[in-house]
Amino acid sequence: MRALKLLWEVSPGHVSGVLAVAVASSVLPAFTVRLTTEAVQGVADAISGTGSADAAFTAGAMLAGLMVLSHVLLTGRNYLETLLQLRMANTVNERIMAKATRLQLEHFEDSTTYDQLQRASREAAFRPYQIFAHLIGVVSSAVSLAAVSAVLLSWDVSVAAAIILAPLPSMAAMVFYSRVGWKIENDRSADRRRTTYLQYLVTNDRTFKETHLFGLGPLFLDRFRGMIGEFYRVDRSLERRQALVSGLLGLLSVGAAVGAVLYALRVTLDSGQVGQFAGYLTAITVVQGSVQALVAGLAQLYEHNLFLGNLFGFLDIAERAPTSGARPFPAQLSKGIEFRDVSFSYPGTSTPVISQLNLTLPAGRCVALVGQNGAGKTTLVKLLARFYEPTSGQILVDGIPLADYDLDDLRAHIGVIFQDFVQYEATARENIGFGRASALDDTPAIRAAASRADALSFVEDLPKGLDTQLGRWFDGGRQLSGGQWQKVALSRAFLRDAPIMVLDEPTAAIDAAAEAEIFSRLTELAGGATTLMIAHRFSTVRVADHIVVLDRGQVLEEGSHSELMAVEGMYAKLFRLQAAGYLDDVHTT
Ligand SMILES: Nc1ncnc2c1ncn2[C@@H]1O[C@H](COP(=O)(O)OP(=O)(O)OP(=O)(O)O)[C@@H](O)[C@H]1O
Repeated sequence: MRALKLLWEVSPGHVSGVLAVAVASSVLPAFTVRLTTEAVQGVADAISGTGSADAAFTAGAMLAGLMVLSHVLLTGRNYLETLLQLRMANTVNERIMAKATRLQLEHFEDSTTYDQLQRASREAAFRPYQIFAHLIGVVSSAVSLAAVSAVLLSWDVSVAAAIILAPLPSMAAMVFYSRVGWKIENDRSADRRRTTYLQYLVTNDRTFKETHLFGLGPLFLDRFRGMIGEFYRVDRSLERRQALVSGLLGLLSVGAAVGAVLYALRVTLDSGQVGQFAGYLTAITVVQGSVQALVAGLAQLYEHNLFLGNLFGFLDIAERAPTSGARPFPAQLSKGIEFRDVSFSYPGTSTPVISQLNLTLPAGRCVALVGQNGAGKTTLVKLLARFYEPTSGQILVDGIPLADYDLDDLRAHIGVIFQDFVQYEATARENIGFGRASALDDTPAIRAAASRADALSFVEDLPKGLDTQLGRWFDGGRQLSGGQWQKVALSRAFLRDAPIMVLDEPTAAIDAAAEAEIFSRLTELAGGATTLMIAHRFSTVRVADHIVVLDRGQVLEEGSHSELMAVEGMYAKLFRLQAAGYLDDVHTT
């Protein structure tokens, strides 16, 4: 029902058109039986001299008319069906994408979602339409059956019953195997994703260098072959069993039809009514065909329904959007951000990644967060953007809990560059403008943001300037260097002009001169924003007003660079370690 509702929503006009044509075509076979009977009997009467040839010609002409009509209806139906199918596939894909945009980060950090997505998108685009098509098939077969079996029933009830009931065992087998096939496909969704991932690894520029240098192509290809080979073996065994069982059971309906023909032969020899014999033969063929189509259609409907369950399963994933407050987010912070006793464990895990953390980011200042890999730095950013909620404790902005602010407004007021920032295969203008989509056409603002991140000069040197396509995936694209991409991402963050800036390893790929230039002017560049900067390079960290050392989700020490050096703790140790590396270099050159 849900699939049909979806189909109706997509295009009521096309659905009604297809239905009307289908109903019209399904009553035609009954006329064919009737006219065939009349035509053959007319011919027999004309030959034996008991009637005129006119009756035969009239019936023949009407049969010809029926054929033309049936052809016209079929063409019209194909046309309408194709359009409906296209619209349906578009709608389903669009709904899957729309749903994905409403899911939370935690969904995409969980493999179950990927399995559901894989199951939904693999079959979903064509299944709803197939449900409709098979439903029409089932209805029109049922109508044809009802109309034509009246002829058979009036003739002999037991023969009609045998023809109608004989295909049922093979239908039961089809339903059974549909379910087995569906279960096999669902159970392998993780493996299917693995094959897609292996394909991805060998088919794009981002993985090319490493996979080729490490000679991984043959290994991945072997794994891919192994997996699809295994899929094939399992599918073949299923198809074999299915063909054997339904083939054997199908013999029952062949037997019933043969019996009916022999019976009709016997009866006609006694009655001498040749026309009736022709009518019976047509009726037997139509009834047998309709029953088989009905049975196969019902089994298919069952299978489509199972697969559609996957689509609806995905569309029904609880979205768990964090509750949004009503308070507008301040354009400029007056007090700052405070993490108060914040603890957090990722969903499905019990180990706290953040433990009773207390941390203040004063308004308009730049706080640097340092700490070993896995200390919880990026996790703090995810909490600040409300991608996750703290397990306990609170995050306050200007003294007000984060959850009280309007969620979209909160996110609109955070300018961010993530460690794994996105390289959009789009123009330079879009790459920067996506930071504030409303400013996509605001060239002066985009240029200003690019200039703040030291990206303007190389962007201007591109063949079409800001309108040059970046990356190599689309026509005319220009590839940037790693550091240039990072500068573009930094421009995107600057374009936002947000009261909170989050810079997670913002200059990891940027050359030393540009980095020094950016950081010497960071306060000016951040435009008075409250800035949280995550960095491993201490040259970067030094410029911060306040430095916080995070260790296993807790603040280990904090203060200014000189204060932290004075306490001779972890910061001082790490700083000296890095500095010594640089000094060694100085001595050797
Ligand atoms: N989605 C997740 N589910 C479960 N655990 C996670 C998830 N994301 C991160 N973690 C774990 O949380 C801990 C903190 O990770 P986080 O990314 O915050 O570290 P980080 O300090 O930013 O590290 P790095 O310096 O390497 O970027 C790590 O132990 C990591 O394995």
